[in-house]
Amino acid sequence: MTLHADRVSWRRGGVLVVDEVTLTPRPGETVGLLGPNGSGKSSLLRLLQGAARPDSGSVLLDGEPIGAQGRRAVAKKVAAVTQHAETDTDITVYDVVRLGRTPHRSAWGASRDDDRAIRAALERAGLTDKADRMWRTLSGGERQRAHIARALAQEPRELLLDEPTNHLDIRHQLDLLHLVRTLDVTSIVAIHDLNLAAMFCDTVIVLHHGRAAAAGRPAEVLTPQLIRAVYEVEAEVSHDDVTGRITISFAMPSRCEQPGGVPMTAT
Ligand SMILES: Nc1ncnc2c1ncn2[C@@H]1O[C@H](COP(=O)(O)OP(=O)(O)OP(=O)(O)O)[C@@H](O)[C@H]1O
Repeated sequence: MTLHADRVSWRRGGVLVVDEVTLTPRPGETVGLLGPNGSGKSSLLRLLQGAARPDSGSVLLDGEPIGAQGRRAVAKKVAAVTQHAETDTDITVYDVVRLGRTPHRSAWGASRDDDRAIRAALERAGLTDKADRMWRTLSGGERQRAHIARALAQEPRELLLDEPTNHLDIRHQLDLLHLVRTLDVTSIVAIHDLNLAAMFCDTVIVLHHGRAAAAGRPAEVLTPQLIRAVYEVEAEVSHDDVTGRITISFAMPSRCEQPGGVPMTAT
């Protein structure tokens, strides 16, 4: 049994932003949550982590509505890395990652297990050498990795990530998604890069105006027709028969082309 959304809908500011979405990840799989800006990805992740309640439908964790379970009980199983998770306080990277241990803390405070989990999480996120650095001195990408480390220190069974690669250079994007894919957890990852989604996700679900426009294996879902319908972009999709993977290349939008091929210059 895993985290499961059953026909969830949610209105925000009077607008239906998640519309009857069902999501049933298989345990251990990496699910890519795709869709244009404003299509409802972050909203769906909020529902899945129990941070908001759907107006209709249900989010179930181990068969029970997530909203009926205590925050601590949920946090032992589900870790989330949301966008714009910032802190201004003067704490070290180690202490940021240690926050992930909060749901596991007993009344007697920190245990040896906590230190082991924190060190392991720092190692997996490539931040061991920065454990004693002040959080505020980290670069944007390093902060993002520290948030991932915090989520890993939580030792969750389900991992929800909202655009985890958006500040990372290409090597760290590849490393992070490889790490997520190889973890023994069920991951739901909101991501904009369709090629990275195709490389690392077992399945994808594409949201469009809050509705699930398509779901399934990347090679089945990410067709030129779907990309045109959802993103309004022309794309070519090539299939590698050996790896079974797809690569998507995008056409230059006609609005960016100048007659005679003269490049546009800023004025
Ligand atoms: N607090 C809010 N009140 C009202 N509407 C909101 C609120 N937060 C988000 N929305 C709206 O909900 C819709 C879905 O937003 P959401 O952030 O879930 O999209 P998204 O797919 O994650 O977008 P992006 O790719 O730009 O991060 C958008 O139209 C957004 O303007």
